[in-house]
Amino acid sequence: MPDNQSRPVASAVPLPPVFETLVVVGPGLIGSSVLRRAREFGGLARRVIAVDVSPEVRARVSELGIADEVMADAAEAVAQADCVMLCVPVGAMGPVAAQVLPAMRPGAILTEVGSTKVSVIEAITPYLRPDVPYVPAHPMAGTEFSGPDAGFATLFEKRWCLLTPLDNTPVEAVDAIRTLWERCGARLREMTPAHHDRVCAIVSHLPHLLAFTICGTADDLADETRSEVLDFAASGFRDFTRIAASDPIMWRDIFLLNRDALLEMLARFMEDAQAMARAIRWGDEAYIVDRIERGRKIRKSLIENEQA
Ligand SMILES: NC(=O)c1ccc[n+]([C@@H]2O[C@H](COP(=O)([O-])OP(=O)(O)OC[C@H]3O[C@@H](n4cnc5c(N)ncnc54)[C@H](O)[C@@H]3O)[C@@H](O)[C@H]2O)c1
Ligand SMILES: O=C(O)C(=O)C[C@]1(C(=O)O)C=C[C@@H](O)C=C1
Repeated sequence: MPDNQSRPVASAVPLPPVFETLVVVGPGLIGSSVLRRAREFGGLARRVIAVDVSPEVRARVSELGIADEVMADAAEAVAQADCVMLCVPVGAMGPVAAQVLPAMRPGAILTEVGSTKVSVIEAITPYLRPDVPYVPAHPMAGTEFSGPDAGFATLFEKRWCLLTPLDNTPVEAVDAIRTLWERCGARLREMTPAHHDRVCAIVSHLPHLLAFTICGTADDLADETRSEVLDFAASGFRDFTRIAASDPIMWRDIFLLNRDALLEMLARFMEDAQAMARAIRWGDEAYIVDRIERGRKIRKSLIENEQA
């Protein structure tokens, strides 16, 4: 169980909700966590509607009782909303925006939680309307699990949520989305979409790439060694396997849609890995110790910032 998956404590004084009706399109890990937060803590929206293409997901969300209404037709649902949050895989953001934007009320806010920003903004932009403010956001919180059962109301507590508003995004719309995430317990930071993509390439996308790759390398080993990997993996390898268990569609989309930043960080990483290989080959103790100490320092800072 993640550290921040504790029993929720509802706020003592009920806050007036930020929105009247919030529609969450894609109530998986992230979307269902927002719905649960709205239900268990209040202050987000008076009414929450979940929309999903999958009949199984819709049935499960209904069983869980985390939305006031569960619908299949996104256009019908969003016509009732003053905020629509897209929580679908990044590759689906453009097609879903094309479906929902024409049906949205004038003045309602469109937001999304995609893990990449430049490509998602590019995919949504052709469908934008001048009377519907769009606030791109990215909660830097998650787990290796997906689907509506994986969500929990405290997922975003003390985690960063990055906002990447466009030059013409009205400040009131940014403030409303900021308040929504603050009420989910998140810390907020604004940055440009391109900066976001470079930061996330190094802190999130490259680590996943390395985890998938190391598991693949272990799996390619001779049968005998592979079984030993499974037997003795209660070691450094185990920590890679957690994130390597993440959803293939989500990560395929992220890798392809943050291609440039990810390839840049991977090239830098490979240079640094080569330098480490060289230091090991030539017995350069100082280099090896310096690199390990830098790793320890980063871990210590994460613990101090309550992000470990
Ligand atoms: N998982 C994480 O750690 C994490 C963290 C931050 C942001 N994100 C981003 O949040 C988004 C959702 O990720 P998740 O982990 O919650 O995924 P998830 O797989 O748990 O949920 C996605 C949901 O979207 C639905 N869906 C897919 N296409 C759809 C469509 N066209 N119309 C309606 N519903 C559709 C799926 O049926 C599923 O229920 C992604 O963009 C991801 O990059 C994920
Ligand atoms: O903690 C995890 O398992 C995650 O994969 C969460 C994580 C991350 O890499 O930190 C994954 C993707 C997101 O866009 C944000 C958060």
